[in-house]
Amino acid sequence: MTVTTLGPCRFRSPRSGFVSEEERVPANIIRGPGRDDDPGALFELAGPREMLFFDPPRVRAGIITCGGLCPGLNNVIRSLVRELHGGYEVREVIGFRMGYGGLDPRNHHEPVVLHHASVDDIHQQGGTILGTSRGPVDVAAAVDNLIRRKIDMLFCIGGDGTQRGAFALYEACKARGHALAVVGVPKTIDNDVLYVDRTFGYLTALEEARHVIDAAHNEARSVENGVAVVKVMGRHAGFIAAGATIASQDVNFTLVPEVPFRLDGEHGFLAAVIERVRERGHAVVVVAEGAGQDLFPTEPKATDASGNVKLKDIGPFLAKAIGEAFAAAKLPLTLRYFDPGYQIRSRPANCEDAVLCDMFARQAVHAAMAGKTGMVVGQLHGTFIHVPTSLIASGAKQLDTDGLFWHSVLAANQQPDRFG
Ligand SMILES: Nc1ncnc2c1ncn2[C@@H]1O[C@H](COP(=O)(O)OP(=O)(O)OP(=O)(O)O)[C@@H](O)[C@H]1O
Ligand SMILES: O=P(O)(O)OC[C@H]1O[C@](O)(CO)[C@@H](O)[C@@H]1O
Ligand SMILES: [Mg+2]
Repeated sequence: MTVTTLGPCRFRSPRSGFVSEEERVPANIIRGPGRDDDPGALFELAGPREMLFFDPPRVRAGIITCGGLCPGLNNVIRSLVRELHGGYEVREVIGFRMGYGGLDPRNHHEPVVLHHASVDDIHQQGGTILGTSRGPVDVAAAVDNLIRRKIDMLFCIGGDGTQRGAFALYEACKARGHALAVVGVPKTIDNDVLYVDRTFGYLTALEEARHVIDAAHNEARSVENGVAVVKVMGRHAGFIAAGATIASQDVNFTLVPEVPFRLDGEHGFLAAVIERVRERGHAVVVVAEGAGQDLFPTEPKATDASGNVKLKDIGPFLAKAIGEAFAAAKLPLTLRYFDPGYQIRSRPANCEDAVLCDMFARQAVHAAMAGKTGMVVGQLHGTFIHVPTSLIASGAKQLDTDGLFWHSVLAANQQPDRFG
């Protein structure tokens, strides 16, 4: 599985510790009885190349952040700038402002020149110093701008939408005969990117979610019949809800998009909450924002500026349903509702995410210098790889409900496999 390269590599790299173009990382590594020996896709190994497509001192690089916030965005920006300037001594690094909208000069978001010193302490801040946005961009205008500014490589830090946008830019540049290396750094606290073991920001999100769950637990168990509902992010995947449940060990119910559930009936979710409160006096519920969407009436779905379906708000819906169920059962209830989504994703990266951000960013620079394009830096089995953007954008990762991780959730919260 080779990614596209802009052309022959004629320039010697100033870096060291080179990896070979022939080294590959298999998608499947488990062998044994009942296992297929097929290694699956073989990905290029990420890392510095001895020969480069670009002549470093002539390079102009661009960086952009798009989509929602995620802990570690500034760490990635910083390490990109430091690797480009410090590792390769490139000519110029430009930060495009306010997401893809900033590529179109008509939007008047003047780009900033990023120096070694100007990114000095940005990794200590949450958010993104470049700004971000959702919504379409005029690709032709964006490419005109990139060509006019003589940008050789563009680092696109963002989720699935950003990588699809990056691919559109790459294809448009190719059609215009402009050799642009478009390299993606996958971002999302949801951890739902294919061919990426763990996206940066995810562990910080777990840490923050766990603090909120601690508070929720304290609130619930300090009153009579206390029920705390905590809604966390996770549009299509329940990795944050599941991971925070395992980390906390104080959650009693974990609802995720991958496992549909029924509210009513003898084996429904509401009966289980009532039973738990009758027995133990309190309950903590963690719900991913994408869970239970089938419980809402189907109507024309609204979308955000980028075309993402706007989810129905499952948190207050559940809280209301719990309130009604307790009233019908004539049980007193003290309900506490927590929605810490933006509080979580705007935090600075924790230590493990900071390490991951640095690693992703530096591999992205090595790839771009070697002229790799239309690709995203991925990570499988702890090893950094090059993944064609088309593959990353072809789907999303979800919890394996037969896997160890989800089984640990069920072991920690003791909830049944299914409600209803
Ligand atoms: N198919 C596409 N072609 C071109 N641009 C796209 C495409 N899909 C999304 N984009 C653009 O990519 C940018 C980011 O997309 P989006 O808002 O969906 O966030 P994301 O990168 O998926 O991150 P998040 O995980 O926060 O949702 C937006 O400006 C959007 O218009
Ligand atoms: O930034 P917005 O538009 O509120 O979108 C929130 C979404 O962004 C994410 O944080 C992904 O970046 C999702 O978890 C969440 O559904
Ligand atoms: Mg997305």
